[in-house]
Amino acid sequence: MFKKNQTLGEFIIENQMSFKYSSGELSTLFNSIRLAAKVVNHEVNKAGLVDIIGNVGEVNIQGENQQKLDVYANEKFIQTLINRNIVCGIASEEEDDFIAINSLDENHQNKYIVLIDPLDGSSNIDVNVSVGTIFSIYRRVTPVGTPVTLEDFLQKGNQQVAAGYVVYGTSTMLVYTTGDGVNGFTLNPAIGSFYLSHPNMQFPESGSIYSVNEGNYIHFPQGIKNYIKYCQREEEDRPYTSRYIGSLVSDFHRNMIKGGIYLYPKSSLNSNGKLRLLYECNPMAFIAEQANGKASDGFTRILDIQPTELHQRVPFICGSKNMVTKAEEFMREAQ
Ligand SMILES: O=P(O)(O)OC[C@H]1O[C@](O)(COP(=O)(O)O)[C@@H](O)[C@@H]1O
Ligand SMILES: [Mg+2]
Ligand SMILES: [Mg+2]
Repeated sequence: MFKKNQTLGEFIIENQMSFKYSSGELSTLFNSIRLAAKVVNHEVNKAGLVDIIGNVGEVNIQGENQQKLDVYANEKFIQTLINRNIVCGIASEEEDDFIAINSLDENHQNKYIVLIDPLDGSSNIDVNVSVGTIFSIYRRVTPVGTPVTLEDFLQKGNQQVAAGYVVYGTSTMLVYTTGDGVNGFTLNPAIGSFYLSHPNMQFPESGSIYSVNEGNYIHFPQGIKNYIKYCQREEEDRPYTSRYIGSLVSDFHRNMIKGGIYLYPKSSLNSNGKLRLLYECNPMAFIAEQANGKASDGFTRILDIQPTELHQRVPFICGSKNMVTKAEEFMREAQ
C-alpha cells in the first residue's frame, strides 16, 4: 500500500523485501544516487549564478562539447558511488571507457554495475530549461572476486534490475523502478528529502502529444514522416499537440503523466539516431514498460536489443502503448 509523502528512504527500506535480490546492497546504491542527485540539484539551481555555465572546451567520446555541468554531474555521481563502495563498475556518457572499481576488500564482493547519463539535455543547461540524470543498474555476469569486464556492461536491457531518472525542473523529482512498478519522489528543498508524490506511475494507453525534433523532418525515414503527418491530420482525436523540450528525461516525464510519444529516429544525418542504448534508451524503456508504456527502435523491443558497444546509438520510439504501436505500423508499411 502506498503511503503518500513517505520519504524515499522509508520507501526503499519498506520495499527492499519485494526486490528479488534483496540484500540491502541495492538500498545503499539507491541512497548513493539520492545523495548525488541532491548535490547536482543544488548546482543546477544555481546555474547562471556560479561558474557552471558553458563548456569546458573538451569533446567527449560522442564528439560533443562537454558542458561544465556534464563534467560536474559526472564527477559527483561517480565519486559518490565509489565512496559508498557499493558498485564494481561504472560506465558513463562522459567517460570513454568503463571504470572497474576494486572493492576495498580484496575479494571484490560488489555485485552491481551502474551505467549513467549524468546530465541529460545538456543543450538546455544555459537556457534555464529542465534537464535530468538517467541511470541503469545490472548485476554483474562475471564472477565476483574478479575485475569487471566489458561483458558486464553489454547486457540486454531486459536484464536490468533497476533504472531511473532525476528531472531537475520546476521541481526536482527522482523516478525509478526495480521491476515492480514505477514511483516518483519529489524533493522538498527546504527539508532536503524526497517524498513519494507520484505512486504507481502509468502511461495512459493513448495520448495526444508527440515529441520529435521536426527540424530534422526531411532526413527522417518515410515511415516516420508518414507517422508525423498522421499526428498532424485533422481527423478523430487529432491533430496531436507537438511538444519538444530537447531533454529526453523531461519529454518522457511529461508524456508519461499526460500520454504521448517521444521519437528520436534514425535519419540521413544519424544512421542509428542520436540516443545511446545503454544509458538512455534501456533505462527509459524499462521504466516505460513498467509504467504500461512501450519502447522500440521502430521494429524491435529496445530491451531485447543485444548491445555490442558501450556508447552505441539506436533509433528510439517510446511512450503510450497505442501510439508506439501506431508508429511501428507506419514504419513497417513504409519498408
Ligand atoms: O537537439 P536534438 O538533436 O533534438 O537532441 C535532443 C536530445 O539529445 C539529448 O540532449 C541527448 O542527451 P545528452 O544531453 O545527455 O547528450 C536528449 O536529452 C534530447 O532528447
Ligand atoms: Mg542524454
Ligand atoms: Mg548527457
